[in-house]
Amino acid sequence: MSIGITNINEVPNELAPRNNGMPLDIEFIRNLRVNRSAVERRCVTHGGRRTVKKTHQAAWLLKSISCIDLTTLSGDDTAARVRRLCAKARQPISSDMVDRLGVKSLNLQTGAVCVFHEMVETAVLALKDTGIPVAAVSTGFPAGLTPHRLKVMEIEDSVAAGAEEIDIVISRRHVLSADWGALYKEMQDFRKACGDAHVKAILATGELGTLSNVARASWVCMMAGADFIKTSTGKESVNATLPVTLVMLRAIRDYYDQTGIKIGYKPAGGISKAKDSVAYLSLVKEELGNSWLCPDLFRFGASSLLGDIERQLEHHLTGSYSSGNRHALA
Ligand SMILES: O=C[C@H](O)COP(=O)(O)O
Repeated sequence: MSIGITNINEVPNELAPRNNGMPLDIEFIRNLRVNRSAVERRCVTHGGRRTVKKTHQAAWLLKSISCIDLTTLSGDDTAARVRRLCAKARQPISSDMVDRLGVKSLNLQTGAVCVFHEMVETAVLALKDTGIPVAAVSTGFPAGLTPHRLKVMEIEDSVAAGAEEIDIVISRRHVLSADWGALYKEMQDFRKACGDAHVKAILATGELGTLSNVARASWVCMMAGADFIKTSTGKESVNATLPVTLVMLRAIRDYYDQTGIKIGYKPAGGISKAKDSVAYLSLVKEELGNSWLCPDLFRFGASSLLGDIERQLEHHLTGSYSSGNRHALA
């Protein structure tokens, strides 16, 4: 059976220019406002309206897999666990399932593997010759309360160890005290320390108080050169949500309208159901269009999403669900 997808690994944006940022416009940032009830109304019906079935559902789920930053960020991480995760990133679903879906030619892989600095070298070695980048969380992840000088050094160390993507956490206090200049400078320093590595700015939206602050922090980070904006560390009490996603996607859309530069988006934290991944992808499609639905511009930060996607694909093929532990990760 073929489910008729040919563009999972297509990279239409690979020649697109990188975001070099722009001068900080503090008046513009101060004047940004988000109407929370309008955002919530737009999101509340989104999942229900966008139910996809059968081969279309399988196609969206394969797209989801190709956009996962397969993540382990635990205090008890070991090299063995990271190597298992990397093996999963190289071959996210069984070869039998690949054959039955008729998608061998896609060379399905996850978007990246995301780990703490101490695990970067292990992951880089395990992913050698696959083209799968290693992302390192950095800058005192998750709270971001280590000294700035050490944050910059941490980025430089992870880049030297082979990380091609750096997921930095912003200082939430700069947002909560409306110190936009400090946030802009911090982000500029992080971007500079990354060099050629792409930088994802984690806003920790669950700690920013308001959706207006989410919009303001998104804009300041983009103005300072972020390649991606990311919702959460996965360690806040509230992580990725659809309303926060809508606000961040609209900031990305407006930044693109002003600059012609496409910023990537990464919802992260608590996304563990295949159905939820489709809701996020379809919101991106509606707000930004198909060109954003590729690993260059969209990622899920997720540690357990892949297992549920495998279960749903198995259901698609066999009509029955396997138990969750058959698709355990790490
Ligand atoms: O950036 C990725 C997140 O830490 C993953 O969160 P999760 O474990 O809730 O999927």
